Amino acid sequence: MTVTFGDDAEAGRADDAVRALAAEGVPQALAAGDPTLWGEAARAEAAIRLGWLNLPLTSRELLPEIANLVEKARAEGLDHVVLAGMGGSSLAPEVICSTADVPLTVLDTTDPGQVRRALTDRLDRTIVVVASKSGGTIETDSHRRIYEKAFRDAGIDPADRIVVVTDPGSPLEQSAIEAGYQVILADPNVGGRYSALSAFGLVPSALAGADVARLLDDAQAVHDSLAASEGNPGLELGAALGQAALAGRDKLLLDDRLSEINGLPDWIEQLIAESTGKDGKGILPVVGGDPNGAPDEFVAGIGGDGGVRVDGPLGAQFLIWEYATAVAGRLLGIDPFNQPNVAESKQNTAAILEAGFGEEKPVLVDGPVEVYGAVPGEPGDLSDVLTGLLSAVPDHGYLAVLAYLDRWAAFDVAQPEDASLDQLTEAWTARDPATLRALLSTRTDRPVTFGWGPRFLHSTGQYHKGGPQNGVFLQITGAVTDDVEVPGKPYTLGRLQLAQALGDLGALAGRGRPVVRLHLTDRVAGVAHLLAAARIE
Ligand SMILES: O=P(O)(O)OC[C@H]1O[C@H](O)[C@H](O)[C@@H](O)[C@@H]1O
Repeated sequence: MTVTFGDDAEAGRADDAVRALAAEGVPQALAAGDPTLWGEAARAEAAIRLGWLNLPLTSRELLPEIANLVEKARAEGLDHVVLAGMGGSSLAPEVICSTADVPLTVLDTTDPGQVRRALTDRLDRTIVVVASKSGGTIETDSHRRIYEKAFRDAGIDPADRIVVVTDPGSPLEQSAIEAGYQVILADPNVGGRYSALSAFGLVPSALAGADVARLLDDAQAVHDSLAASEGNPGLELGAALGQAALAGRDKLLLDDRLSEINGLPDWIEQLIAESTGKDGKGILPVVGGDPNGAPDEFVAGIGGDGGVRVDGPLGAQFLIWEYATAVAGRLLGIDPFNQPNVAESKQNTAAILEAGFGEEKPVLVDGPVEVYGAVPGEPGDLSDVLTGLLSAVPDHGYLAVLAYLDRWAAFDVAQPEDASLDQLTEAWTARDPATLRALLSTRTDRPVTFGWGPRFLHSTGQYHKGGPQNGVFLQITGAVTDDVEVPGKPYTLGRLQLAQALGDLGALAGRGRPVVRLHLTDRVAGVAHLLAAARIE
């Protein structure tokens, strides 16, 4: 595992920060699990949140139980692995499985179309991992209910197909035991976003076919360096991130294009945004953006060049980024283990589901796109709305696109059998809402981020509400044509998804941030129209 720097000046600044941290005894204290490193206010939380430091060793206890589970699933022909989990309970397995090139269906959405696609795929061969540390997350609870009913309707006993990963004593542990599900308990002294090497990362990944013992071996190889003042990659990375942010370079571009690890930036995004984005401070991770030399940009290359370059296998990357985040948190003077602003949107959503949706008139309708909210400027059409939002981004600010849509819908459209990869990519890109990020970022020197809702609510959502208040927000919602009931609840997935969007909108607007919602009355035509409008300056 190595951390290297783009030039001598960068290396010198990081080295100064490393020396200062070493002089304070930070690496030894952190490796020993000292909860006082982030100040008195953070002490109680830190005291029960540092178990991740030793997961490369302690998680080995889980391997026999996991091996039995995998063997049983294989023997029963269960080869479609579905993981229901939000944020830290699914982001690591997504990277692990993508990197190992083994299929895993991740459900971290309330989009009815996306859930229905999973539900109608090989139910007879499906095993579902329901992963929730707290056991109370509404999305994961909904997925569990939906799969229980689907299994029962198909004459399958859910107890044969549902495996639960949760913390000891959670309400989910209790209900799972009552339902007869296999339960694997996670280490309660590890927070969600630091849980990659715990049962949350390992159980679904092993079921999908990844080599999780290897992951622990790779992490263990760097474990010995965690107390060192020199030759400690986590300390070097944390010092670099922290000192860059303190010097105003607080937009962290994560570039993994040359890496053999697939999708690590999405995991790092949650770790850094949720850990540092609070008290008006924080580091904004930018996934998929091109560096443009803006003064507030700092590039981290995973297996490629950047202000800082991080090379090493996935298991070691997890541990080193976690350690670096804890170090950067100390430098920034924040508590890297809490998420004080995540609950607000959840409460707003619950209130909307309870009270119902009010009537709101669009300020503008442009073809299949309705526009809601206080649009900057005097827009005549959708293109003006986008231009207005871009010009509302302040110096040092950013634009966040937040799409409460089906992440995989762009891939649904049939393509000619002889289409080349280039043609396929072009066709997908033309239908993918995420293309909006790239289109808008060519029109501004400010970072443009993209998040799928409600997935991002458990990631960058904390930063948007708790970090520096310089974001401008573009929400996208879509009409639901084929909704999914949530058994035992008065809402459908479609209603929950819209309530989540409006709940977060309320939280953002309540902070005085510009936020506009685009509602696609026809999703396919709406995305095409939106991408076309983004191309017009
Ligand atoms: O695992 P759960 O308790 O269901 O939590 C899932 C996610 O929920 C919240 O949004 C937290 O902020 C995340 O850090 C966490 O990973």
